[in-house]
Amino acid sequence: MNDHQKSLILSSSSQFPPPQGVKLSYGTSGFRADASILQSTVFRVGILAALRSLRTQSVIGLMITASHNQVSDNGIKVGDPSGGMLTQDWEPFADSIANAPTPQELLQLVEEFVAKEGIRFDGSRPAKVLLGRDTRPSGDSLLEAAKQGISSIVGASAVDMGIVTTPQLHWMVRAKNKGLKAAELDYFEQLSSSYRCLLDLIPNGSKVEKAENKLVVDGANGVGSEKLEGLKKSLDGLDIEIRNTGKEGVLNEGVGADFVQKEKILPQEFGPKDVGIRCASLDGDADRLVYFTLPSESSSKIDLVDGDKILTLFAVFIKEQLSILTEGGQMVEDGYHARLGVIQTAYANGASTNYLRQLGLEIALTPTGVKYLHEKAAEYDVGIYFEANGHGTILFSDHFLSWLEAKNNELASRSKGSEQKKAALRLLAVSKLINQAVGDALSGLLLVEAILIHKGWSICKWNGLYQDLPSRQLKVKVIDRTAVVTENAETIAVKPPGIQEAINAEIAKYPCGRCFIRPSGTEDVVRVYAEASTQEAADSLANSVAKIADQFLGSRSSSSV
Ligand SMILES: CC(=O)N[C@H]1[C@@H](OP(=O)(O)O)O[C@H](CO)[C@@H](O)[C@@H]1O
Ligand SMILES: [Mg+2]
Repeated sequence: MNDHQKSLILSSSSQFPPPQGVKLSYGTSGFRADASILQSTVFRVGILAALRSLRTQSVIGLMITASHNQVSDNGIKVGDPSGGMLTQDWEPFADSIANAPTPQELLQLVEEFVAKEGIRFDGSRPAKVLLGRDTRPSGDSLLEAAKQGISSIVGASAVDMGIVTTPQLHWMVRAKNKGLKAAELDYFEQLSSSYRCLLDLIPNGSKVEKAENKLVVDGANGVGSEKLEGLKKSLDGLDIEIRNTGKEGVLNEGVGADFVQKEKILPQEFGPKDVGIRCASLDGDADRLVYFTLPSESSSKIDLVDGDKILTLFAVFIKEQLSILTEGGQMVEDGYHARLGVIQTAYANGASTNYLRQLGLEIALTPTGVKYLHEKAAEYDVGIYFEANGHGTILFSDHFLSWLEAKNNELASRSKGSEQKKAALRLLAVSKLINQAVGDALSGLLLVEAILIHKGWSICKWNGLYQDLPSRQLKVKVIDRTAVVTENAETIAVKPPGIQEAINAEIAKYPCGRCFIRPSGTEDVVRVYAEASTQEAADSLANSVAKIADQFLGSRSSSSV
């Protein structure tokens, strides 16, 4: 680093003093806090993004969003060249620069890190960062802070992609680095053409009538509703009504995927008139998707169709297509067997895991957080991952896609291959429709819709694939949540000593009981999750384990999620 570069960092960072007395952490999904204290953090993450671009010699993404949090919060996360999350190796650097108290200390940390990573400032390929933000009012000024951070690195450029969904920005970064067209219209075009392709491949046209037509979407008063409008324009015949578009209501307030999944009641603007209608909710930055339906006019309690059910629907469809392609699972001539895996976390409802196991699927469990699920899914030819809260996608390996293309060409020359050819074309269309960078509510929604039409299923038929086990989540405010250390994908607490034995003794009292605790990565709480054969039993198990957490960790109070 030359003197000019050093003085540029010193002078620009002096305009962004860090907040006093706050310790920020990159967390499960980037930095998140009240927007009023984030200027300095966003500025510094701008520097990090430019350095990451130099290190990888690729385009990097920066998204300003706090997802499903309240509107006064905001946050920032980095998208790596593949379109995925920032590599975990760089998170400690993100933490240390966010908390450096002075420009001098910040510069020192940057210099040390640049030396350690061997980052070169020779100007051969200057840094390039794509910026996106959600609809929060604080987004504009934080965007300016990010731009200042990026331009503190000599030669670096920031490209403002405007207000976009988080998955759109990740998609754009991925497309840019692959040398593909990466504008918003290209995103819409890829999603709509692959959706149409799936509909064209529906085996029996008459089935289309069997699924109810109308879909009503709760846009969480966020960016997803505007983008879904954009997508609708390129899709004739998709009957979608969008509510909670943000023109009146408040972002995430009584609306959106997080609210619907946690509260299991209707969001704002939905009511008795919606009985039996297929409904979906997006979250504030449109990377989560859940479906729901209202079974009766007399209550606002919904039947939730969560991320586990979306995963199950996708798994059933993909498995079916793979089976057609490989002639009922028999070994095909070229001897290639695609490895299909489904990835869940401990929050997946036990009934979903049982159902997937009965289908003969390989199931892997990872800790909470998309960065872990995504990494695991990438180990398979086709890896389907979902968190129960509706964040997930399907990853296709390059090797599998090349094999599919070859298979497709080979089948084109054989008349008997028509069913197989359709299966190959469907899988290729899914790989283009479903976001390969990160979970995406809009592409997920189109895939759900296409599969329901393909199978002629109503939302009730889909929801009836299996019955969720009653569950309960609680938050416990303890003195130090980091005192809880877990293993086995967070299903066992190994610290503090003795706590797991106490939890096990409680679980043993309940038929079909399952329960675990873990420290949250986004809030200062320990989370308790319990499942049992009745709702009363699940509630009681969760409450008993919350008390155990209090006893072992020192309580600040507990609340239902
Ligand atoms: C139980 C739960 O829903 N946890 C959420 C929540 O993480 P915690 O580490 O549990 O706070 O936020 C994460 C980021 O959005 C999301 O990936 C995760 O699924
Ligand atoms: Mg989100």
